[in-house]
Amino acid sequence: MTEAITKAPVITIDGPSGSGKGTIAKLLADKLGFALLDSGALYRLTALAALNADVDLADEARLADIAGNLDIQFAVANNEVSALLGGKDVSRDIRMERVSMAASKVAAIPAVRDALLQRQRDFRALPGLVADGRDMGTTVFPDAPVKIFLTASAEERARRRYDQLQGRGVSVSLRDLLEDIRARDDRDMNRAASPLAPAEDALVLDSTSIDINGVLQKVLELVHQRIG
Ligand SMILES: Nc1ncnc2c1ncn2[C@@H]1O[C@H](COP(=O)(O)OP(=O)(O)O)[C@@H](O)[C@H]1O
Ligand SMILES: Nc1ccn([C@H]2C[C@H](O)[C@@H](COP(=O)(O)OP(=O)(O)O)O2)c(=O)n1
Repeated sequence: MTEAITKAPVITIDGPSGSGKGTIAKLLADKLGFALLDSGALYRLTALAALNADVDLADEARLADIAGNLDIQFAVANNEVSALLGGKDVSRDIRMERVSMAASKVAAIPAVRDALLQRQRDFRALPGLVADGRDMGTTVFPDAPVKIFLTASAEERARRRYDQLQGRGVSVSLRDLLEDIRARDDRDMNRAASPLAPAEDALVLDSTSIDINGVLQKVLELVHQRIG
């Protein structure tokens, strides 16, 4: 890796499901002309590949092997990023609730996390990277100059996810979504390997009652302070 690439600035956005990480990361990357890493998509693609191959979600060695050998690509068209697995567009499939739940399970396996670590770091390139996930600021890019930890109440996050799924024509119950969110929060925060937690030097932003533009402005303030 060249010196210049090593120094490309990274903005990390971590937080629980539905806190707005993906939305803010995309707006920020567009505004700054930075590359974008949706690290959750890597865990989701690992989970989908495992489900497709009928792999037991307790078989850690096979899951790590799948994570280490994922045949994936990210393609950008009409300002939307699609995820391809084995050449097939699976952008919708990886957002299904059963894949979300499986992703949270495979993400708790240290060997899976290790297998995906370098792939995530390889996204770092000039002029900079916006990386969203759970451990971007703590484990993957600990030297990032800007770290945000975005949160919101579980009820608000479930409501946002409900509206998002309704908008896509997917019918779900708000109560089930809230239960799923709580189960995933619990697993993501309490696992031993890179648990969901703010980095010591992260700005913690509670977006429960701040709209998307309000959050973006706060994040941009910090970006301008730290990296100009
Ligand atoms: N501050 C906010 N206020 C209201 N809705 C929001 C806010 N941030 C995000 N959303 C909406 O909530 C949903 C989930 O956001 P998303 O960015 O996918 O969250 P995450 O990536 O953290 O899971 C999206 O429909 C998004 O438009
Ligand atoms: N850096 C990351 C990113 C995601 N994960 C795990 C935790 C989540 O339950 C799944 C899916 O993450 P994703 O960010 O796509 O999920 P949400 O959009 O926030 O619902 O992967 C992780 O452990 N570490």
